[in-house]
Amino acid sequence: MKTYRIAAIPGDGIGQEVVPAGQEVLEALAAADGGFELSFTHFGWGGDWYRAHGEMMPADGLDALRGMDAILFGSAGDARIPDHVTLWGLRLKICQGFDQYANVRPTRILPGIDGPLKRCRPEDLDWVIVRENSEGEYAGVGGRVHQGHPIEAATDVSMMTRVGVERILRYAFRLAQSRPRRQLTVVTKSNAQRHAMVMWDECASAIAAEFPDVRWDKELVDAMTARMVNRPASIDTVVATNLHADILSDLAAALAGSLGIAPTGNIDPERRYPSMFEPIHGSAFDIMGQGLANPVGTFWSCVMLLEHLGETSAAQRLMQAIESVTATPELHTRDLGGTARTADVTRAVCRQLAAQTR
Ligand SMILES: NC(=O)C1=CN([C@@H]2O[C@H](COP(=O)(O)OP(=O)(O)OC[C@H]3O[C@@H](n4cnc5c(N)ncnc54)[C@H](O)[C@@H]3O)[C@@H](O)[C@H]2O)C=CC1
Ligand SMILES: CC(=O)C(=O)O
Ligand SMILES: [K+]
Ligand SMILES: [Mn+2]
Repeated sequence: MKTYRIAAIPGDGIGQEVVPAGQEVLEALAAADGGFELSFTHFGWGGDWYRAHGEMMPADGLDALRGMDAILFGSAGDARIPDHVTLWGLRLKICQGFDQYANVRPTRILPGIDGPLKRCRPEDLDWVIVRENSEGEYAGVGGRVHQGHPIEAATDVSMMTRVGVERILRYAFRLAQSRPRRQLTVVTKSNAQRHAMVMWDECASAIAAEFPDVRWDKELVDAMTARMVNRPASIDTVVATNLHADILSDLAAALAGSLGIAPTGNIDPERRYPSMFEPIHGSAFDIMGQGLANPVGTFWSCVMLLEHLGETSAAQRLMQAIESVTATPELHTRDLGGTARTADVTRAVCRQLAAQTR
């Protein structure tokens, strides 16, 4: 029987609550399925590791992950350590180290969820946002001089390479092509940013020619926020820069009901390295340690993990179990207006998985 090696990296904050929940659900699924086994390795990296060792993960930590089939991640972010230290020391170290250049963020209004848009029916909002995940505004290029002096200067240089832009556009066109509506919106800001964003637009036109069966359009990022709210049904697949898609995807999650529901995959499409799956949210300092975190974003990320491994039917079964649980208002956590706790939702999904096979 096939055994998949999964690295579990809960990280910080509610990551330490939702990743164990995700592992529990995946183990229940593997037990119910019987067709594959999962072998988890736990990595206690993050803020506590930083306090003990002076770094978020070991310098050679990527070597320990290299042989894994996939990574299940929680969050990097500790209230007592600067956010840029935690993010760069853990999540971005893995994303960049493994060149996981495609960040894929599906959004739907799941059954039973009451979205905040009064004119948006569930069938109107079914999007996948593809975020460039290796360069752009988060390339890490820049510097800071004369700190604390009046002449202090600082830059974060957005770096776009043709290779980086073309590969993410091609990935997004291919993904759009695989979806029923075969429709892609390319988001930029090529009116105000007149160099790299213009290159994006030019690359998009060129790559579109490779996908004659995909309908595509362009939208400036500011207008895109309004379109997401006012005309959600006009959107299907979206591709945008690292920063733009980071912001648009939190908006998308909120429009679909909660940040706690939304999943993501940090994908290496060429499969040179393990890909990493995580909820899109962060450490949620305001609710951490209280058992209030919604684990659905992590469970949905587990669905993406299974799809990536090629376990399509197991992925479908898990998604069905998640949807039957979201359809039950008593099983909504506080972010959805309910009173259920992380453990209640986890138990319900596990029960549902066990019931499916009977
Ligand atoms: N991928 C990662 O590792 C990410 C890390 N972060 C880090 O997390 C820390 C906190 O960041 P914030 O900007 O506050 O974003 P956040 O996503 O942690 O929280 C924003 C709001 O959403 C709520 N929320 C998030 N996930 C939830 C869930 N599963 N269930 C219920 N409510 C949920 C929180 O309670 C909070 O009110 C920072 O250190 C940040 O850098 C933030 C986003 C992603
Ligand atoms: C860091 C962050 O906000 C994200 O990965 O979405
Ligand atoms: K996360
Ligand atoms: Mn984000």
